Amino acid sequence: MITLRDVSKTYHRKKISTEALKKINLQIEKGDIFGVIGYSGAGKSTLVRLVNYLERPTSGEITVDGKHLAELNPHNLREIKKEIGMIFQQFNLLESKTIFQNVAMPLILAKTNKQVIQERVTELLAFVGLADKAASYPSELSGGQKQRVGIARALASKPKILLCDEATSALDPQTTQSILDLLKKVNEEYGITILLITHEMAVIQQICNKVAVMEEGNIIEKGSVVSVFGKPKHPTTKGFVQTVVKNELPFSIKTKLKKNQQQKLYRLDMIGDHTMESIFYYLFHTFQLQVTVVFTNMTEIQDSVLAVWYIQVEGEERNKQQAWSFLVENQVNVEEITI
Ligand SMILES: Nc1ncnc2c1ncn2[C@@H]1O[C@H](COP(=O)(O)OP(=O)(O)OP(=O)(O)O)[C@@H](O)[C@H]1O
Repeated sequence: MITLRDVSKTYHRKKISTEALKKINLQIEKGDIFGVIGYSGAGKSTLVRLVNYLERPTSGEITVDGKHLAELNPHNLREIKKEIGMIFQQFNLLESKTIFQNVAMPLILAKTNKQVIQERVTELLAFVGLADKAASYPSELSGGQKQRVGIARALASKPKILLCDEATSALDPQTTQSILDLLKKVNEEYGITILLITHEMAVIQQICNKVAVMEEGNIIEKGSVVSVFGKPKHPTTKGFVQTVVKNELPFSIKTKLKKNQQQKLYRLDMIGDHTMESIFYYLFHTFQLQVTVVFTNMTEIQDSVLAVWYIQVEGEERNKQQAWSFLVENQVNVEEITI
């Protein structure tokens, strides 16, 4: 649905050049909720502005719905832009217009028939749960309600893609959750592909199926949310993942273990539906190993569970080696940990 090939963007200001994007390659498929995460200055907003063609790349190629943006004439560019809706951190509503008029604005600008506008806006306000706010003004709404209006307005011209630029960053956690639920509904019920940028991994965890991590204009890691959360490779990705997946050994437990270091410590990592009981059953009955669980954590990502166990094991060394091979064969990663 959206493809970026070797896309670079360099800004020149007062003899200073900033390489905001450096040969970015990205493929966003139809139906994805694709999250781009990175710290401030990583290049996320630049990426979104290029996809929306508010700015042009310095080099490289962007295609949206199979069309090369650089090759489109102004008319076709306007047409493709209608396929892209956008919502913003600060909502960008017109304060002097009612909620109905705000949502209707893209349709009024496109000179849509009044009856069609009436029906479409009424349907959208009901969809975002604001049917009773049509005559209100933005100043009478909460942040979460304003973002709902932003979403309804973005959907007015029936886009195929929705770009979300830090759409929940100004909202409290509970409101964030309700807006993310609404975005998921937009994706599922209207089949709209979503490209979302954020600096919060919890947002990616809750609704995205794919993620790209950006740093200093580069994409340093990308993949399915489950694989990136389960096996982050780059230190920056690990830092982001640790904000939601609490799989590191807590400090207090480390301190206790340091004082009593007779036994080796092992970390077991797994993604999926293994249950603790079955694994410990095998370790005990098949390999005659006595297991003490020191710490465990489970995190739900989409429909999967990431699980980590820190264990100490008593038994024959030979049996341990056989047990670890058995676990690895069953997609359980085993690592000896030094504290
Ligand atoms: N119009 C511009 N002129 C000059 N430099 C710019 C411009 N827009 C962005 N930059 C620079 O490009 C780099 C990437 O900025 P960008 O806004 O894309 O990052 P970001 O990841 O979205 O960060 P934030 O979350 O803080 O917005 C930064 O160094 C920024 O200063």
